[in-house]
Amino acid sequence: MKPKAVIYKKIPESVLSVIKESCDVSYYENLQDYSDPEFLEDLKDAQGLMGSSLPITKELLDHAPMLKIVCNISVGYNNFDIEELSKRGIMATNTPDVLTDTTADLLFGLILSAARRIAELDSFVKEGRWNKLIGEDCFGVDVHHKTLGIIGMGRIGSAIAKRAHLGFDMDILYHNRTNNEAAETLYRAQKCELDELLAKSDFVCLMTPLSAETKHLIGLREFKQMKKSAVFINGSRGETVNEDDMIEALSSRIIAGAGLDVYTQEPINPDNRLLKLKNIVTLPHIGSATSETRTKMAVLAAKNLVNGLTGKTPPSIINPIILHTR
Ligand SMILES: NC(=O)C1=CN([C@@H]2O[C@H](COP(=O)(O)OP(=O)(O)OC[C@H]3O[C@@H](n4cnc5c(N)ncnc54)[C@H](OP(=O)(O)O)[C@@H]3O)[C@@H](O)[C@H]2O)C=CC1
Ligand SMILES: O=CC(=O)O
Repeated sequence: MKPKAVIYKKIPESVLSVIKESCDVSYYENLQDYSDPEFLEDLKDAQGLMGSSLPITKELLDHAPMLKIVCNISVGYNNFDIEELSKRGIMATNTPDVLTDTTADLLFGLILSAARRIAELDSFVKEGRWNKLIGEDCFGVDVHHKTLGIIGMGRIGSAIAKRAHLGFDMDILYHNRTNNEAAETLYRAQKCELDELLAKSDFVCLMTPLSAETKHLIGLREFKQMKKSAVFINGSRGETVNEDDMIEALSSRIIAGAGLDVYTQEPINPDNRLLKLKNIVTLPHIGSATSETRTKMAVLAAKNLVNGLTGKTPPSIINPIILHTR
């Protein structure tokens, strides 16, 4: 008998077919309500679970006593209770690397858009407000030859540094807990304490995972340390920033602007005060959202799932200790 897998996110047909060769699949293309009784019933004999965003909590795991593996179709896995998964001997996997360049492209797009006011001035033209030669009211600030501070110089942070150094002649500062020697050699990135990075950077880009340590890493104290002209970019998770403090920093011009792909609540409430601010560029969490990359992520997640359910090692396991204890 094939193992049963529950998939709760839309994936390409071709990837679904590959999974079906090894597993019996219950497929929810667009699961909105995780307390859906049919979904919870399905979990009872599921051995594999694959999708994204769903908080994998102790309560959810109690509905899935047969589970062997949970596969996130994303690199960030702050939605997983890893300790609980490991305690129960359940493998957890994510999708690193395949989305790195795509996400870095988007983050660089946010930097450019915030600095050169691309989104705002697109509306200016489309709304018929361009009725004389442009003046200072349409000026932005340069990106090239400025200083970019990257908090979280990992895979994506390094790919942003590559674009900044090779394409835009920027100076790179970074803050990590450990050294990133490759970034230091390849992009002349200099490691520094968070306070120094904040004080010296023209653009501050946050790219750490969300963890107990990084929750509200950036708040009013940190915004006050940034230059008045600084542009803050968040591509990590909304909760790495204190959103109320960010609204205050932007509305009282403690910093000049921001480019955001992630928010404390997603989708963001349309009444959120952030959306009333003129000096921000907002995107709906689309870092990895290209057809090519989303397909690669689904392929990798499927490989994790099938390997995990057929006794092979999943290529991107987060809690490898499980492999030795099962
Ligand atoms: N907006 C979007 O659509 C996307 C968002 N993401 C987000 O980006 C995150 C990063 O992805 P990726 O680059 O692949 O991950 P990596 O693990 O490669 O990089 C994370 C970096 O953060 C650093 N870091 C971790 N904790 C801290 C801390 N407490 N203080 C300072 N630095 C820290 C790590 O270095 P060290 O361990 O030395 O501290 C590491 O360099 C994901 O977890 C996800 O949340 C990812 C993809 C798309
Ligand atoms: O936010 C996306 C991810 O892959 O993590």
